[in-house]
Amino acid sequence: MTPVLEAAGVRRVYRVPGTRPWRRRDLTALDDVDLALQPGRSLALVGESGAGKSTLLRILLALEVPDAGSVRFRGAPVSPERLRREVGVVVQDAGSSLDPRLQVRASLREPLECLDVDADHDARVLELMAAVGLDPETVDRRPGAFSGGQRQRIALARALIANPALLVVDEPFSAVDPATRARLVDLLRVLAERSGIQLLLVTHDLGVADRLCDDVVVLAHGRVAEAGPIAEVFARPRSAAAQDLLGAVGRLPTPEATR
Ligand SMILES: Nc1ncnc2c1ncn2[C@@H]1O[C@H](COP(=O)(O)OP(=O)(O)OP(=O)(O)O)[C@@H](O)[C@H]1O
Repeated sequence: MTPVLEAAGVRRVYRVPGTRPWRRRDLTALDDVDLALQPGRSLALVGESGAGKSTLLRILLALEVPDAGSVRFRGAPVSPERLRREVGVVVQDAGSSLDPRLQVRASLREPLECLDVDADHDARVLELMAAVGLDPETVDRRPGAFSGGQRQRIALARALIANPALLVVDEPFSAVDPATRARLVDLLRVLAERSGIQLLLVTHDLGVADRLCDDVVVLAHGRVAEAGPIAEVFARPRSAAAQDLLGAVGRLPTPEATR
């Protein structure tokens, strides 16, 4: 089966300042990275800070061009235009990046208008407010009138509103407290299951990855250290990188522990 999203041999090198301004050096952020998001499966991209997760994500989303290798979406070269309709994105701390001047209704309508989605836009906005557990009566408030967790819900609703096939979530909910995070993770899982949407999740949080994804790619120093079904990798990590990550969290939090 053709993967939904596939990276092959991706390499990215940045030119960075050295110890002296004139001593610039090359920093290999990604080297020969392969990744495949298979149809019907959700994928977590994990790795310690600096492993290359955000760089890979930017390349997967066609926001940055690799120095070598390729990215394909449903078998064809990736481009922002191709992704716009089919991919929803929740960036890190998305709740804070909502336009503070826009009422939630306008914020949620925006993707529908930009993509010219053929639907009753106001009805869809209210449907998504309810789906993410927000009171539809609050739709004419501005982001400042919501809590951090509620703003994350608005950001999630915005990413889902045009009914994407794939939801890309970068460090979701890192800015909210553990109890709110656990509720948002549950919400994301329910929404993904209900709508059949696939997730590509970038996270440090292995507990979140474990609860939301089927497969995992462990990045370390810009390379794939290990990849496979998440249950297998977490039960029997073969690479030092996966062992270190799992060791760092001790044991994965159980759903009860995070509630
Ligand atoms: N625009 C850039 N210019 C120079 N170096 C960069 C740039 N973007 C990333 N890097 C470097 O590439 C490496 C990988 O960074 P990246 O942000 O992809 O890691 P990450 O796994 O997402 O880390 P984190 O979890 O802390 O966000 C790091 O060494 C980083 O300093």
